[in-house]
Amino acid sequence: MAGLPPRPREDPRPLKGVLRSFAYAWEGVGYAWRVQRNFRLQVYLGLLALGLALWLGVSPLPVLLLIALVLSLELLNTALEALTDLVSPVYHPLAKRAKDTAAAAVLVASLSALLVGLYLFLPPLLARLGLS
Ligand SMILES: Nc1ncnc2c1ncn2[C@@H]1O[C@H](COP(=O)(O)OP(=O)(O)OP(=O)(O)O)[C@@H](O)[C@H]1O
Repeated sequence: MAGLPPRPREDPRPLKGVLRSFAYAWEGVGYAWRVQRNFRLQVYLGLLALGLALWLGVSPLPVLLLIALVLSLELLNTALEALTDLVSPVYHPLAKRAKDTAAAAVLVASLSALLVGLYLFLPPLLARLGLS
């Protein structure tokens, strides 16, 4: 199709193809950062949670996994929003279902991350503040 950028998988030089794939994926991260306020907020909250884990001596591993889960779902939600806008620029009930359900995936992951965060951080935080 005319106008398509070079396809990484069709590059005869494997390393060049892989690097091009990474570059496209990074463009996707940049796009989400620019257009999605929620994505930026989730990155800031993730960094805050990591800092808190280090300060409280909690293992950063579950925190990193939860950050990856929430950010990955937000990226998929952003992709689905763009695709929905392409397919259905005007109101359609199925477009609404698609967008609302993709957003629900982020909500479920974010609430789970919040609950796990409370479970991990609350006891050492209260101890650190001398409240337990
Ligand atoms: N083409 C459409 N047809 C029907 N409903 C739509 C359409 N586009 C958006 N909506 C409705 O508006 C809501 C917000 O859509 P929008 O594209 O503005 O997402 P957003 O506010 O950027 O979402 P998020 O908070 O996940 O970034 C959707 O969840 C959906 O309910």
